[in-house]
Amino acid sequence: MGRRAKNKQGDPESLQELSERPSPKKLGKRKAGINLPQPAKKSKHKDSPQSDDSWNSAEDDGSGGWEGIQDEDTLPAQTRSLFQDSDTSTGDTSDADTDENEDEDAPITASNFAARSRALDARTAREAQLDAEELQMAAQVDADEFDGVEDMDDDEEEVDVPGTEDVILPTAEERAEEKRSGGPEVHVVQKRMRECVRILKRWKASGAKTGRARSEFVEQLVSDIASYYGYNDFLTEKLFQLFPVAEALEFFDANEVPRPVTIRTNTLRTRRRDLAQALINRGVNLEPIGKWTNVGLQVFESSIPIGATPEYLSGHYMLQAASSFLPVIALSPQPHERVLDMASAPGGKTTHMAALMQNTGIIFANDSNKARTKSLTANVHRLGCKNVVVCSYDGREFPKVMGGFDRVLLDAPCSGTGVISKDAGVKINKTERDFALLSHLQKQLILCAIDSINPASKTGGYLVYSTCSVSVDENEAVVDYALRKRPNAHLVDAGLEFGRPGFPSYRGKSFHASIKLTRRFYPHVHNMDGFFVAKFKVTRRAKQAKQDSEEKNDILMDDVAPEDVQFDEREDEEYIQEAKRRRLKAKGLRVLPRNQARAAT
Ligand SMILES: C[S@@+](CC[C@H](N)C(=O)[O-])C[C@H]1O[C@@H](n2cnc3c(N)ncnc32)[C@H](O)[C@@H]1O
Repeated sequence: MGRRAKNKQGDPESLQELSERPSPKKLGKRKAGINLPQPAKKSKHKDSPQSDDSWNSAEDDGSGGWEGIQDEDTLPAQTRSLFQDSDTSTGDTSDADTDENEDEDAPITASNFAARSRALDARTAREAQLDAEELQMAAQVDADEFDGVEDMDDDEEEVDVPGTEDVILPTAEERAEEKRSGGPEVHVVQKRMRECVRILKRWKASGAKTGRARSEFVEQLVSDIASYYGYNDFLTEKLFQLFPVAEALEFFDANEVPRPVTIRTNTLRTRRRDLAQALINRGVNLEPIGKWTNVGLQVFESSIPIGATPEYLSGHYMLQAASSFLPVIALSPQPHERVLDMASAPGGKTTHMAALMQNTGIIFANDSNKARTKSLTANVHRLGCKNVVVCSYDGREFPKVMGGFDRVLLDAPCSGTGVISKDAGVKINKTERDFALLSHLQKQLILCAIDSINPASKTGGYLVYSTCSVSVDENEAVVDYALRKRPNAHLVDAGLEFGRPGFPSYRGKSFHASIKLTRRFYPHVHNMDGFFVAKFKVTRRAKQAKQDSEEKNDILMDDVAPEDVQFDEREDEEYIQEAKRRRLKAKGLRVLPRNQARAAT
């Protein structure tokens, strides 16, 4: 929990909650019983992907959506209404009134589910509104100061900053003393953070009136964020710098709230509507995630553990964060292709790819961590993926191990700054050195990933690079490095409907102009884990292309078709033997010198 400030009851409080957000704990109580995410909160950000009309979804695969999956007339009535009801978005009031009168104590059934869900949402929203008003009064905050400000740093409006004369910025010594004594009272920190934000967002207009330097307010705010949310100072500053001042607070706040529980339908075993119906029958409250995916479902409530249903055990779905769908959607592997998942355990994305490839072609699911390949293998079996080969090499050994892939996914090892709500340890255990080491490893891996692609692939030639981190050194800096080192690779549109463009420049460093084609996803904007996705198209190297065309002219050789790019079995054998040697040595066993071993075979 770090040094996070506490309120009188010892509960962590959110600054945003004070001004606008219902406490997740309260929501949890209202929606009885289980491990609950918030129902997708309507984001005030326009690029939020969670759309209320996803029930109406025409789907995104061009195959006709629900209608393409199953004739709606063959569906049970309640499932039909679940997947077609357009009133959920328009808030039809007559319906809402009826929903309110639903017997709350009656068990949830498929027939009353939709109405109960709407009633709960309506009541939650109303209570949240009341809570917010009460809290606002108690804290004597003018919440309007915080709401709806897009880029507060650039606000040029000539507005007086109320109460600037009251702002007390402690000296560096006083701050150190505060820290030593376990941090100031939570209400002191909250008030100070609010005041710093209010002043900073109008700095150009009236900062001078404070008689203090802007950097003093920034320093104080960063220090208070660190103590309030329990981050180390280094990471607080690193994350703070990614956003305008007030948005940074939204980001830190969002990391305190769990993301929605989501599942991905395994289309190798079932269809989404059939899965939804089966889970509804078991008392699960769910709905499609959004129009951008035709396999995702968001689970609001369940009377049974969602990771232990018969459907789960028989591989009808994968418990998977919505953000994890994105790299695979971007990669878009095709049936019959040869694909490498370079860092694949525990296999969420591998199994998604297997489904998109309809169990054809071949996926090499690699992970350097042998122990983690066990859960990968288990998932591959549970989900019925028959086109997957699991292997365990350091990704940097590719393409020597094997190459010539139509597509490669590099879901790189990263700092996890996008998934702090799942792993709060990141707040305190990530140092500057970690980011430097990770960035270095990612740069090595991405070059190997590019070199593993067959540039002559007739159907592909693509690499997707992704991380669950929001830091620039693990994302734009890595992509920029790859573009500079491999002129035969260039960025293409990732084909994702939402997400913010990558940073074209950051803290004085400019990146390749095409970096805007990469996509960033944030918890406070998209209500999903922080994520980064970049898609490359790999072509032949200029030198290689020249050589190829010369050879072609000389011997009139045809272009090598992707199917013709075969393994060199002898070369594979060498690698297998070498890996065996290393494993034996790691176990402390004696191995024959290489030349003797070769002679023996
Ligand atoms: C973000 S996780 C992958 C998650 C996976 N793609 C999924 O969807 O389930 C990163 C993985 O990279 C693996 N890894 C770390 N260093 C590696 C390396 N040098 N080569 C290959 N894999 C590596 C880790 O063991 C970890 O499983």
